Amino acid sequence: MSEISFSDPRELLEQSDLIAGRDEIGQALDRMAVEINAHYGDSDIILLAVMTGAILPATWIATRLNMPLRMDFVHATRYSGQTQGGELDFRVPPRLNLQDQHVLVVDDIYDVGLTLELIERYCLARGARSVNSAVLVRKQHGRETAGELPRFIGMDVDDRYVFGCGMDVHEHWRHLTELRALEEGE
Ligand SMILES: O=P(O)(O)OC[C@H]1O[C@H](OP(=O)(O)OP(=O)(O)O)[C@H](O)[C@@H]1O
Ligand code: HPA
Repeated sequence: MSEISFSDPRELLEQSDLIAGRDEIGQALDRMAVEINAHYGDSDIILLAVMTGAILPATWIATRLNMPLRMDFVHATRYSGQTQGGELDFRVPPRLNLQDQHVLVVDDIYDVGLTLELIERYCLARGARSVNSAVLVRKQHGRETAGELPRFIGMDVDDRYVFGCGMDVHEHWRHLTELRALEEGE
C-alpha cells in the first residue's frame, strides 16, 4: 500500500468506501458485549484500552458491560499516523496494578496482531490473573504474527486500510461512527 498525499483531509474521505454503517457497528458491539458479559459473569475486570485507536470502541463496549469494571489505558503505537506498521512504541503503561486481575484489553483493530500480542504479554508479566482481548475489527489477510487471535471480535474486514470508529487515516477521521476503507491502491 503506497502512502497517500493529500492537502485537505476531506480528500481522504472522497477516496474511500463505506464498509459498515453506524447500525452495523452497533450490532457488532452488541454481539461482542453479550459474549464478554457471558464470559466474565459478575467477576470484576480491568478494561484496558489501547490508545489512541480504542478511544471510541472501548467506550462503546464499556457502556454495554454489566460487571464491576475499572477502566484504564495504555498508549502504544506502531503506525504513528502512517499506513505501514513498525516497531511498537510503548509510550504510557497502565495506571492500575494488574496483579491478580482479569484484564480485558480493548483495541479498535487486529491487523497483523503484533500490538495485542505484546500488550497481552506485558499484562501477564505484570501478574494479571487472566488476559483476553476484544477488537472491533479483525483484518483478514493471513499475515498474522504467531500471537493468538483476540477472543472477542466484532467484525472481519478485507485487507484494506480502514478508518473511522477510532481508527485514523493520517490521524484524521477517528471520530466517524462508520467504518470506511481507502480505495484500493491508495
Ligand atoms: O495488529 P497490528 O498490525 O499491530 O495493528 C493494530 C494496531 O494498530 C493501530 O494502532 P496504531 O499503531 O496505528 O496507533 P493508534 O492507536 O494511535 O492509531 C491499532 O489501533 C492497533 O493498536
Ligand atoms: N486502519 C487503521 N489503523 C490500523 C490499520 C488500519 O487498517 N491497521 C493497523 N492499524
